[in-house]
Amino acid sequence: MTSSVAGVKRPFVTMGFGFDTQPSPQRGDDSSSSEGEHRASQRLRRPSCNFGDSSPMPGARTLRCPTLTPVAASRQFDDDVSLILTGIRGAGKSTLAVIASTAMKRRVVDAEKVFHEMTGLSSPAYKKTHGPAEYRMRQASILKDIITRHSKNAVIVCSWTEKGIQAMLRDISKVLPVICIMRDAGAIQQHLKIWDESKVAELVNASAVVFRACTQFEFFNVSEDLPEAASMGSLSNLTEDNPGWRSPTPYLTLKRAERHFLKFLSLLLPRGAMPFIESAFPLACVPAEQRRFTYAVSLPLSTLASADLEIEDLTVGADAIELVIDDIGPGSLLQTPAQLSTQTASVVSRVMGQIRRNTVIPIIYHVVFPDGAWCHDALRDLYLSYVTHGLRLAPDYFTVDLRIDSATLSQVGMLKGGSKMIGNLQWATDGAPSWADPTWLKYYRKAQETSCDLARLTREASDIVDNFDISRLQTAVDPATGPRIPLIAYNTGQMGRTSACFNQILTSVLPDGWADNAYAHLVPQTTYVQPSITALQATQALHSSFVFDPLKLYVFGANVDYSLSPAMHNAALKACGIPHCYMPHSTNSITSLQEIVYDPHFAGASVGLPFKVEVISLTHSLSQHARAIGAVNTLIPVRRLNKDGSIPDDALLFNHRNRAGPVKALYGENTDWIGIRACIRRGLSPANAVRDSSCGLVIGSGGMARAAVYSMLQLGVRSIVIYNRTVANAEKLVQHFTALLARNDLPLLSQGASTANTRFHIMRSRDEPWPASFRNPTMIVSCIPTHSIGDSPAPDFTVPQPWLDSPTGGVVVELAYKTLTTPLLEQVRREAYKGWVAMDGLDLLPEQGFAQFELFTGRRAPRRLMRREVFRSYPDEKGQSNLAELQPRLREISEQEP
Ligand SMILES: O=C1C[C@@](O)(C(=O)O)C[C@@H](O)[C@@H]1O
Repeated sequence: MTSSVAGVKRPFVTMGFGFDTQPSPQRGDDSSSSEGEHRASQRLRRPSCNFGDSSPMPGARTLRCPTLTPVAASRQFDDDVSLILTGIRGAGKSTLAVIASTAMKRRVVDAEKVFHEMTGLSSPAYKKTHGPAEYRMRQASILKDIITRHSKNAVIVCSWTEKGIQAMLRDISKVLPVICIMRDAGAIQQHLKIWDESKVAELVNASAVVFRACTQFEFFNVSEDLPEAASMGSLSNLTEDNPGWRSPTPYLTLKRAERHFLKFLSLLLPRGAMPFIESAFPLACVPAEQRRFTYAVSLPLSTLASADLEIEDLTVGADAIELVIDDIGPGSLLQTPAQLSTQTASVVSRVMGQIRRNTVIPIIYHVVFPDGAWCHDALRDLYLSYVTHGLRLAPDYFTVDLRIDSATLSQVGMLKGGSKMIGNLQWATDGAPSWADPTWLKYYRKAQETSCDLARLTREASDIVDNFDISRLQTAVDPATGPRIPLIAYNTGQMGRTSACFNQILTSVLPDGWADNAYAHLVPQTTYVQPSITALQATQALHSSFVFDPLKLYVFGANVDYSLSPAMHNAALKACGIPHCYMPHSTNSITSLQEIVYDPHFAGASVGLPFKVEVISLTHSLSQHARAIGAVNTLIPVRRLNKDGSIPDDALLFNHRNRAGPVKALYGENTDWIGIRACIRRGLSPANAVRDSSCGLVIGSGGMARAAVYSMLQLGVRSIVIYNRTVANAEKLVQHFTALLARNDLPLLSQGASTANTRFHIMRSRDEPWPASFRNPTMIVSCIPTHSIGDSPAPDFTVPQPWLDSPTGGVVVELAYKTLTTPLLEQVRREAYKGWVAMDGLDLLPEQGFAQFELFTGRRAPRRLMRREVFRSYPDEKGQSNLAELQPRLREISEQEP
């Protein structure tokens, strides 16, 4: 089978540890297993290295390799490799296939449709007519043919459950990603219209067993709980007479599923294989282990599985979420056999799906293996089955216990694919050796040698001095041989809090507030070592111990007294425990800024109108994006230059945040385009997902219009129409981008745009008919003033009605927020019933501010909190808070940029 799959390179046989349906194979009992599989299974049965034997660790008996079921499965793929989606009916395979095919520009091949085309019958009808044997043969030959012909650039959907097909999928998973799509029983029940709940649960369970046995990945398709406003606002409720204040959310309900699934796929496929999902956020581009003082908020499975928690609110100040699988304990031995049950595996998959759907920060999958449990082979095997189940879910990071023998660790390492492996040793019992003891260095080396990407060593502090001893391990690790992997090391427990605060990489922290007793009921009393600090406390500790300094931030502009940026950024700073202060600074000339930007306490500034282009003269270096756009809205002080005098790259820039000192240079960035792109994406329904034929309209030709054109190019839009009252300025804007495209000089996050495939058109007047060779626009960004400036009155701008003729509607973004009732926004709201979505300056301000916050502080922006603050501080005409009216909007924002 494998060899019949054309054109797929780099097949590599790795090991999987079956836990579900497959009995442990005896040698030679599977006639179909390949030579590679056989050798691999032999390797797994070899006695382990005896590292554990000599170690004084708890449970230090030889942790020999368990009896593992080898399933050959590839985890390294080419960019264009086809995906196979399988799973029970109603799980959402077809919808997800369309989402993936649109985003990746691939074809969807539905096996059942092909069957129908080739035989003239549906598969059940064929079975009835020709009998089961003939039916099975036909299915198998059709699937084989599909895989042979579509091994590249396709999304293949196959729901067939015949044994032969399952065996075939298992084989195919050696070279192609085969993904099992799971869903909650309620959604399946609705789809299949079976009213007996226990029957559905049984069916879901049984199908999980079957599909897990033949796939190497698993995606839990979380059902959406629409907010009240959205669920009530069905499309039929929205009419011309009743357009609603906001646009119809039902158009957008698939948005989160879209981001969730594309994010999942991006973790399976090589970097860059998923066009337009690449993050533009500065911190997302630098892994947490390369930054200083990063935190992983620790959330136990037992809590998440039972409580309905707002994930986004729990992660304020965190760089990652650590899903702690706290299931294994002495009670696990009561189950016979001690193995991960299908139901528990499904709970893990569901919780992982819910986390990923609600956050964009990386996920660490951590299975706790309690110390005492090492005495039991069955529990150790259970531990491994939890780990390998986690790998099916493609976590960003996962931990493996370093007490496992090296051979098994290396085997797990072969399964890791794109997930980063953290070699973990948590010494939770009394009598842990001191940090100076060579044991720790040995375990660090073991992590290095077994292809771990990081090592995490923690021990319970028994004395306050333990906190200071860690430097000994750090010093010992530095000259260690082999590739230097990042080391996470600190003491746990109340007495270890100092070292937890000063650990630099991915310290496990409690969610904010959970350190108080009021939340004790949410924290399980299990064997898992609960973190003893929150991210807020850790950041405050860094400031109160003078590692960091309180600094000053600004928004500069001609008149920024009304700006909501100070309220938004100050709220975020406070929530993260950063004592900086963000202030408005209105001025008529940028020369007056010199003194401020060279103040040793300057931490950065947002730049408003009219200085976005002029301010470039103050900078020494620009980001690629700011250079391409030719405008800057963010200034960052640089305090340390490279030896050659150049500006350090992003990772180093972040590591030098939050400290006062002489400013040596200024770096300019543009985050307006990130905000505009986010608003377009948030408002664009999957029906309007960007295709080669999609068209965007930009109104205006200034710095913001350039950012708008740039964000459209980053989204893959190939046809862009410009409308500006002064045609000569529109021409200049088009010349600017045409020249960049010709020089191949656009820092596009995804490949593709060129002069050959990108077209611009300038509308010379509103009366001009829409150009015949351009589709009607589905995204419109208006970058002209909405209020009077000096003596010029606000242009009462609306678009000619035919420009809104797109049959699937679209999104209109208006950049300003001084008033939210502009003629254009009102016009678009009246068109809501046709699928038009209006985004205003209150949507844009936080979206461009998130990236700024990251640049200013080196910390992830608390996004929901910043959005809430913008709505909270927006005054209505009488200067009063408008929160009550704006609150529903906040609830509806569930989509986040990657
Ligand atoms: O254009 C704007 C608005 C802004 O200047 C403000 O007034 O808050 C802040 C800037 O970052 C942004 O680019």
